[in-house]
Amino acid sequence: MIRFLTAGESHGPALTAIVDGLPAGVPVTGEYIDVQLKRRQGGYGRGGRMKIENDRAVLLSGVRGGYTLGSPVCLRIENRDWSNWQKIMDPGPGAILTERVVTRPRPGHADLSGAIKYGHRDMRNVLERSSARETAARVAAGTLARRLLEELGVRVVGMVTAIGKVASAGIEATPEQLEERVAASELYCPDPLAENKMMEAIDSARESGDSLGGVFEIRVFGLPPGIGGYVQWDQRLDGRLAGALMGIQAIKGVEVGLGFAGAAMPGSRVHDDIYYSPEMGFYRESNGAGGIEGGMTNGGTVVVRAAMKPIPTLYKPKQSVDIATKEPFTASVERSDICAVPAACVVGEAAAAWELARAVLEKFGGDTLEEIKQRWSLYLERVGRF
Ligand SMILES: Cc1cc2nc3c(=O)[nH]c(=O)nc-3n(C[C@H](O)[C@H](O)[C@H](O)COP(=O)(O)O)c2cc1C
Ligand SMILES: C=C(O[C@@H]1CC(C(=O)O)=C[C@@H](OP(=O)(O)O)[C@H]1O)C(=O)O
Repeated sequence: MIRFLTAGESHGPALTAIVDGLPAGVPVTGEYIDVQLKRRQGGYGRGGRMKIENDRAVLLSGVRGGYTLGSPVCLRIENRDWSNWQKIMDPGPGAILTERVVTRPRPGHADLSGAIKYGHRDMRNVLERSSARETAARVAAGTLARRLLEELGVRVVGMVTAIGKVASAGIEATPEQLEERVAASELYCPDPLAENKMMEAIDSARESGDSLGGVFEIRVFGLPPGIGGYVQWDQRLDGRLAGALMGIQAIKGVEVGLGFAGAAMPGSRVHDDIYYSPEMGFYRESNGAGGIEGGMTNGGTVVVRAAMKPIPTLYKPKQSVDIATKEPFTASVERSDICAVPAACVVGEAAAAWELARAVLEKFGGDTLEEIKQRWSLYLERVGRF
C-alpha cells in the first residue's frame, strides 16, 4: 500500500512530504521531480509569488544512488518567501503575532469556515495551510508514482482545455505529440488558436481586477484492462480518480469520458462498440467511456477532466465582513494569481498518477520494481491470450 502526507505552511520554512510503501528499485532523482515542480510553477496567469520561488525537491531519505530503497521517502521543498516572513511565521515563542493579522475573509477561500472551525481570530492561521502552495509537495509525491508508472510503460499527459468561456478543440494525437504540444504552450494547451484567445481572456480579467477558472484534461496511456475494480464501491477507479482530483484546491467538478455531455445523449451514441481481431484482441473505435467501465480500466486511454473555479483572491473585491469589527468591507489585495488552471493541470497529472499507481500496486504489488514488472508482463500475456 502506498500513502503520503504533506506538511508545511505557505510562508513557513519549507514543505515536506513523506511517501511510504514505494517498492525498492524505482529510479528517482531530485532533478526528475524538479521538472514537474517547475511546470507547476509556470503557466500564463500566475502572480508575483512564483517570481520568488524556485521549487526544488531535496530527497532526505528512502533513496540511495538514484534508486528507491523500499523505505519511506522523505522530501523537502524550501519556501524562498520564508525569508520575508520569518519573524511572523516563526514556530517559536518569539514570533510576532500582532502584525499581518488577517481578519477579512475572502469569499471563495477557506478563511471564514477555517477560522470558525479552529477558533482562530487571525485567519493567517488558516490561509497558510489552505493555500495551494501545498500542491508543490503533492506534485513531488505524485511524481514518484509517475516514475513508477513510466517503468511500466504508462504515460500521464495533462492539458488545459478551457479558460473561462474559451474552450479548445478536441485533439487526437499520440502521447508524444501531445506532450510536445503541451510543452510548447504557455498555457499547457495543445491548441494554439484557442491558446491565444485564452491568454487574451486572462489579460482582460487581469485588467478588470477579476480572475478566471477553467478545465483541464488528463489522459493516461498504456493501462491494461482490469485496473481498479467493481466488487466494492471503494475500488471503483472512476470514483477514486474523481476523489484525487477533487482533493485539489479549487477543483469543483470532475468528469470521465463523455461525462456530463453523455447524460444528454442516447445510449446508442454513448457506449463504445466492441470489436475483435486476432492481431489487436478486443478493441474499440471510440472512447466515450474515457477508458473506464464498471470501475475498471477497459484498455482504452483513460480520460478525465476537472473544472477549476476562478481564483478567490480578487483585485476587484467582493463583499465580506471583518471578523474582528463585524463591519462590512471591500478588501484590497497585495498579490494573487489571476488564473492557475495550467498549474492545477500539473497537480492533476500528479494526483491521477498517484491514484493509478496505488491501484496498479494493489493488483501487481511487490517489494521490488522487478517483481512488479514480472507480474505486469504475465498479466499482459494473459490479457493477450483472452
Ligand atoms: C495551483 C493553484 C494556485 C492557486 N493560486 C491562488 C491564488 O493565488 N490566490 C487564491 O486566492 N487562490 C488560489 N488558488 C485557489 C485556492 O487555493 C482555493 O480556491 C482555496 O484553497 C479554497 O478551496 P476550494 O476552492 O477547494 O473551496 C490556487 C489553486 C491552485 C490549485
Ligand atoms: C504559492 C503558491 O500558490 C499560492 C496559492 C495561493 C492560494 O491561496 O491558494 C495564494 C498565493 O500565495 P501568496 O499569497 O503567497 O502569493 C499563491 O501564490 C504556489 O502555487 O506555490
